[in-house]
Amino acid sequence: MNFFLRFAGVLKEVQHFLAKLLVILYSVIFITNANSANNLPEVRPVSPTRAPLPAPAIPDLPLPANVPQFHRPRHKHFSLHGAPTVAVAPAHSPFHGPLVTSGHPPTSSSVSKPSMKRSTLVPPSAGLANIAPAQFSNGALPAGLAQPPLSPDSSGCCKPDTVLKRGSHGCHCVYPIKLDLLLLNVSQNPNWNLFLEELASQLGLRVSQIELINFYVVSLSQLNISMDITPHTGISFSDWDAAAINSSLSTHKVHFDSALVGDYKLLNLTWYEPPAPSEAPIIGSSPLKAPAYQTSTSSSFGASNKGKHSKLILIFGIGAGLLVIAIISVLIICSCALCEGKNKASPKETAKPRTADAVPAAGSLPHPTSTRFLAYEELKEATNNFEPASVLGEGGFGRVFKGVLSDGTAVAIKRLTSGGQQGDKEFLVEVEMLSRLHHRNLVKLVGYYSSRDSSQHLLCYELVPNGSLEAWLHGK
Ligand SMILES: Nc1ncnc2c1ncn2[C@@H]1O[C@H](COP(=O)(O)OP(=O)(O)OP(=O)(O)O)[C@@H](O)[C@H]1O
Repeated sequence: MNFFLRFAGVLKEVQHFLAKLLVILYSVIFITNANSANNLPEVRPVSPTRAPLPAPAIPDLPLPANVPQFHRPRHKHFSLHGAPTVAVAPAHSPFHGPLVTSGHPPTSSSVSKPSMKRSTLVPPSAGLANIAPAQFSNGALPAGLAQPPLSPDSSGCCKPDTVLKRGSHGCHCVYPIKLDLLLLNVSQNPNWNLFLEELASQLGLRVSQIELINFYVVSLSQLNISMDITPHTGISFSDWDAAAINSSLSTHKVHFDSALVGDYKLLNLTWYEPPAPSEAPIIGSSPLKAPAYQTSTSSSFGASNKGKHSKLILIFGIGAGLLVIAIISVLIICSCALCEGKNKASPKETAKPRTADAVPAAGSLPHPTSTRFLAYEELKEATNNFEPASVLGEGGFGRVFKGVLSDGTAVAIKRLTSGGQQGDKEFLVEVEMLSRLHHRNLVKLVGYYSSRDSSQHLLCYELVPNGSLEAWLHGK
């Protein structure tokens, strides 16, 4: 019974273990899927996802004023507000115009060289009149509004998605973070160098890392500016750095001197990074024909799918391995429990001879452990070889002899007549019973002798002196 209870306990533990294993497995699958879906670091505390404004579709508007976005074109597109986004990687030279965040692919005009020629762009829809660009050309800037210092055009030596690193020698191209900000309440004659310094210092960057590549006049005091932020070291920003910049801007941790800019809105943030090592571009190589954007994207998605598959295979492999380990553990635990049960059952079996059912078929009978087993020779000696002179009386089962054991104990030895195999059994039961009974009015059993071979069964009691009660009452 105990064994089965223990076995049930083991099964319960195994069940718990398997349940935990499944939970862990599901967690791993969930986390991996989540990571592959986002591929972003944890730093996104107050993401624009919580922006109350919905993301409208803005046809042909280069820089929609109310749609902050955070793209990661080389990987899964990531939109913090969940709005449908389009990869906005410039399909041509990285010094092309501002990024387009609508559902339309970049048009030829939108990827034109940064300049005030942007006045040729299509005006925004009527629904966006509040941010409708004033369509200023270079020569039609509002009076007194200073033009931001745009970076000069590069030679176009860089591959798509990369920009020339400022201050570098030769054609040193890096993967930038492209940033579009809507500046509000811009002062009439802002010190753009100071603006860049403030922006850089609050984003933890150097001024040399930020390049203004385009601006777009929205109204007298509002400017859309596009800038490239290049990594100080390496060829691209890490997940952490990109998320930190995005977080700082989207949560308005960056504050400008009100004498320069009153406020700002993060319109778009696109983070570029190199493709997988197998398809890594050779930075600084001679200009090659830029591949079509779609091709680039689809290949990166192919790699992403491949990575996903390998992750899934890895997860299932780990799961299967854990399952096998769990099954083996269960088997080991069960076999151990069985062994333990058998070992514990053995002593019980050895104790069985105390009961009537446990009498062996041949040889000497097992001795009850509750009383002494006396040697036949000793009993024989004690009764002087069972001489008739030592007979005390005779009962229903045989004669009773008076004797003295080797240790001097006076005893009455009852010699039973043989009762066959059944008699052996009954005798042993009797011995077991008698040896356990203790009362002042009961004669104490000193020991016994039993042999199936010789069919000898003897009980040895302590001697009650002075003869029998019957003799005293009725005389001999
Ligand atoms: N421990 C003893 N000390 C002294 N005499 C004993 C003792 N046991 C038995 N006797 C004597 O042996 C006689 C026979 O005893 P035994 O127990 O064999 O038979 P019983 O009790 O008389 O009858 P039954 O066999 O039906 O039980 C008794 O009458 C008694 O005189």
